[in-house]
Amino acid sequence: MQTLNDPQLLRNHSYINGSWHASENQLMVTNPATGEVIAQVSDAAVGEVDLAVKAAKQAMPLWSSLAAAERAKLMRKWFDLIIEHQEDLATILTLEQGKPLAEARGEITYGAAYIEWFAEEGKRVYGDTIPAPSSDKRIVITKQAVGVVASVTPWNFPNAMIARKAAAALAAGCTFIGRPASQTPLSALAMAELAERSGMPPGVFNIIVGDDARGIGEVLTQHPDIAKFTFTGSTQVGRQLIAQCASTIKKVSMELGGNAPFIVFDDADVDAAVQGAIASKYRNAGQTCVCTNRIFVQSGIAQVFTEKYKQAVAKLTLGNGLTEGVNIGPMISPQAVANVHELVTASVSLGAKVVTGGELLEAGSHYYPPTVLSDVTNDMPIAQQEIFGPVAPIITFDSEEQVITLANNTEYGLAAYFYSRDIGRVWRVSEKLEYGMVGINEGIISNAAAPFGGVKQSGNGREGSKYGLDDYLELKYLCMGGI
Ligand SMILES: NC(=O)C1=CN([C@@H]2O[C@H](COP(=O)(O)OP(=O)(O)OC[C@H]3O[C@@H](n4cnc5c(N)ncnc54)[C@H](OP(=O)(O)O)[C@@H]3O)[C@@H](O)[C@H]2O)C=CC1
Ligand SMILES: O=C(O)[C@H](O)CS(=O)(=O)O
Repeated sequence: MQTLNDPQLLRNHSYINGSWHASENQLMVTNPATGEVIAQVSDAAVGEVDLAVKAAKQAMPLWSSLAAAERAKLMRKWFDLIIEHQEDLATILTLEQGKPLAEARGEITYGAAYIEWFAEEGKRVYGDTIPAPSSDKRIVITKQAVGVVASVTPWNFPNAMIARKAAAALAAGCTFIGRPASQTPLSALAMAELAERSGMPPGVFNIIVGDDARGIGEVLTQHPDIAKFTFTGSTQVGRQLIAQCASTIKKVSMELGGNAPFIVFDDADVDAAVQGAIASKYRNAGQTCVCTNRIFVQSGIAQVFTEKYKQAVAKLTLGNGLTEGVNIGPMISPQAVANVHELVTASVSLGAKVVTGGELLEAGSHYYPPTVLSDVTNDMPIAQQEIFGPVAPIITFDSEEQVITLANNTEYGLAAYFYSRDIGRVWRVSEKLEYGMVGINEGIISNAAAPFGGVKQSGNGREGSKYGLDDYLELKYLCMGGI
């Protein structure tokens, strides 16, 4: 393991009720860049999940009754500790997930920004008074914490996805149980170590690590003492988890898959569009739900855009994320590489052309070269499926109406992007794109101040922004009579 300034951040047991909980079995955490085992972590059995639920339930009265300003002080301390230990947290993240260190540093800052944001938002949970229908009554609306929150998060942002959920939950007065992806538990456990150092009371923030995703998920989605379930991951798994939550009518929020169009109109600044598309496509080796998944270029500028884009891709460096200057790290697994390559070869067999990349490196490699395909059509597998890898399909189009129809022709509705300098077009296209988030002349749109989330099969609910607390609060209507 890379030398850490604070080796205490490397934890290897679940964090439950303010203590480190060893389990009988272990799971291995490997470095996707090298395949080496970097840690052995307690593998909690399904039966141990109940310990976390009990702890979170017991901590609810204390935590939810604290003044929001008191919760904010502890969250601010947690934020300060995360920023203080950013370099170690980024190193741990790159070692277990693979992204370049510069991106990992960015993820730590991004995740911490949600903690800072919601520490303040928690102090602005306003209620309402409503004029009563009769003079002998008064109507007051208050907002209270929903209760114990359970979360399941993916491997691609092992810090920020937990921070984005836990920050809103804690600020609202809820207690939190996080179950990170089994490939990347170390970042979550390091967050727990710093939560403990911040003075967070036992049971308020719990992290349960276990390889039995399905079994643990069944407890978290069906336990009567869990009021809310929040998930980030694939649409396929999200559907199943929503169904599992039905038995106890939990509040549910889902951040699921995407198929982002990136549209370049002929009135765009082509150089800006190239940079925006590079940033949006190859971030985290293309393994984010908001990565550009299809690049639509208007026919008049298709050749110049494709040439400029190819030149920009040629400047990207593939390698171990710990190596300074590397822009694209390994993918999470050889299977992920195989899945992406299958989409490429299937689309090439249907007429797509490889502009650059598109070849498998050595057998079993976690690496896939940044790839560009041209002559792609919207019905090809590479355009219809979420790539979740460093492949950019370029599709040409003629008219605005045509590209909006093509862009919307997907079950997903998370993020979309387009470049145009025509103000009328900006309004028309923004309103017609069926997506929860739209980048206009911008390829990177995620930040704590904005409501992150999708429509259609990309999920429901919003994370971040002033809207992000709503999912963790219940409205209470007080009707006072006999006035
Ligand atoms: N909208 C968004 O913000 C995001 C969406 N995604 C989407 O997720 C996909 C890729 O991420 P990936 O991690 O493979 O997605 P998965 O949906 O396979 O996994 C996400 C998380 O769910 C867990 N999980 C898997 N199956 C179950 C189950 N039956 N019950 C309970 N938990 C389960 C996984 O555990 P384990 O890994 O241990 O098996 C992991 O922690 C892509 O479609 C991507 O778009 C990813 C990140 C963000
Ligand atoms: O998991 C993801 O893909 C994230 O939601 C993308 S982002 O919020 O980091 O942009």
